[in-house]
Amino acid sequence: MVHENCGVVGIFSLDGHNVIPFVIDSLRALQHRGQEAWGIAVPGKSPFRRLGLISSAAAEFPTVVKKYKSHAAIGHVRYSTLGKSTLENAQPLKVKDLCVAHNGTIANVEELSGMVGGCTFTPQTMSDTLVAAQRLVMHLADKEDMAEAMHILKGEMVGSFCFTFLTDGGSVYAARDPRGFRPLVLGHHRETNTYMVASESCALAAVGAQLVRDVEPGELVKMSKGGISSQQFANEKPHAHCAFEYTYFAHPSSIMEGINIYAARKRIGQFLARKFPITNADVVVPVPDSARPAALGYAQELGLPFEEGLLKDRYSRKGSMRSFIEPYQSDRVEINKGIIPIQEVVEGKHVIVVDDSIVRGTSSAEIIKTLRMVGASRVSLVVTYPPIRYPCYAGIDFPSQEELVAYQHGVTEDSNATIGARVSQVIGADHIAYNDTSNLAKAIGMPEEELCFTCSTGNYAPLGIRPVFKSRIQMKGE
Ligand SMILES: O=P(O)(O)OC[C@H]1O[C@H](OP(=O)(O)OP(=O)(O)O)[C@H](O)[C@@H]1O
Ligand SMILES: NC(=O)CC[C@H](N)C(=O)O
Ligand code: SF4
Ligand SMILES: [Mg+2]
Repeated sequence: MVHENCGVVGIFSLDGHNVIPFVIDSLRALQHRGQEAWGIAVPGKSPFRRLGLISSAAAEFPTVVKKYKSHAAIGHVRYSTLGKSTLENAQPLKVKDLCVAHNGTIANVEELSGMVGGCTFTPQTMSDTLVAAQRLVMHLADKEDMAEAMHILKGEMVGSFCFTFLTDGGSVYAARDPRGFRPLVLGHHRETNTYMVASESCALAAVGAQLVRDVEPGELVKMSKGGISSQQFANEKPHAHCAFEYTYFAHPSSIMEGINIYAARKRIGQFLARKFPITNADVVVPVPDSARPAALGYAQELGLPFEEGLLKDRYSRKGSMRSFIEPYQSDRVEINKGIIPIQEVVEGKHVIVVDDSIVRGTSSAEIIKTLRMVGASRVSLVVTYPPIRYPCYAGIDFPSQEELVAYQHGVTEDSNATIGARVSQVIGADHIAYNDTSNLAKAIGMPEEELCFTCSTGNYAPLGIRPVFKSRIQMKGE
């Protein structure tokens, strides 16, 4: 499906402990945010970077822990949005004496590259992160102050960012964009007096650190020998927290803006059951894995049986991975083909399938085919995210309209019911019930105006642009 979000961490131990084991464990806890590449940076060295899952490099961990021993480090798991999925584009990147890890997308990267002497961005040769890092280093050479440099840089960029930075001098910084599109939290590990920032609180929990708070939109946090300090480099309202994090991207155990993701997803299912009560069905089945809490909430609210009628194939090469964040369609299809139905649960039944999103439609088309093959008599699809009809330029990898199934079959219609009827023909469902933005915001527990819903509404005000949409090949070079 669409690719989205990387994961970042930044760690500093005030008591001088080697933080590399923490970096590895926290990145593993963020693996759901990026499966393509990962890396670690410590002061004074070239970053360590590898392609693939962190677990694939387990044999190297003991050497990495010794060789990169440091009380200050940053780390990254990558889900590519701009720039090919190559080792060269893996992060952290190093420009002069600054290492950078980035979650987000700099949508005006071509324009920004024009401000960096001798740099012409093409998705084949570099990532948006590299261009932003080069521009930041230019501002730092001029201003010598990170908050001032970030203030100028954010004014030049369109898009989203949660950055972690590491200087060769040994300071760790974290910066979150002023709208707060992507998540970022601050934590503390008492026993080792270690501060850390991470994309999600599940990364803190993985190393036994406590969640202190969210990093504020527009905030710059500095961790160094002198302790921890914070400055606002920008203030913008309203915030635009990505609603897609709450339905799909984030880990269920994480807490974002004070909201636990599992509880939010269950509530989303309950609210959907009140909006679309399909009471004549026999069973509610989640699309594994991210829709499971929502399906449970839906079933409980209506008193319908909840069953695991579809299982991800944990034992095949790619079976347990996320399909949407894979960079290539063939891998997305392979992962979804690996979803195994339990015939006894669905045969001869009217099945309500709950999923969190239909983006390209890869997943739902495969799953409905599978359910029909094992004898489901009727398939109603309940979707926790509203129809996605507009490209995301803020960190999720659907940069063109052409790849969005709801655009291809309904962009001129403004009613979710009409789009549902059209998309159900394409993916082979008997019925699709799509959520709407207001119901979703209420279930998440946040004011609608504080959430980003651009990919559903086409309102690009949070990014301050009126884009002219381009094709995927123009955007990504692929
Ligand atoms: O319409 P599509 O383009 O197929 O994208 C949407 C699907 O992809 C995601 O699942 P994914 O396989 O990434 O993993 P998960 O649910 O196991 O986290 C999401 O939960 C939907 O099922
Ligand atoms: N998903 C992300 O946040 C990606 C970060 C950056 N845009 C890259 O492609 O490497
Ligand atoms: S456009 Fe959609 S996917 Fe992108 S940040 Fe906004 S809500 Fe998230
Ligand atoms: Mg899924």
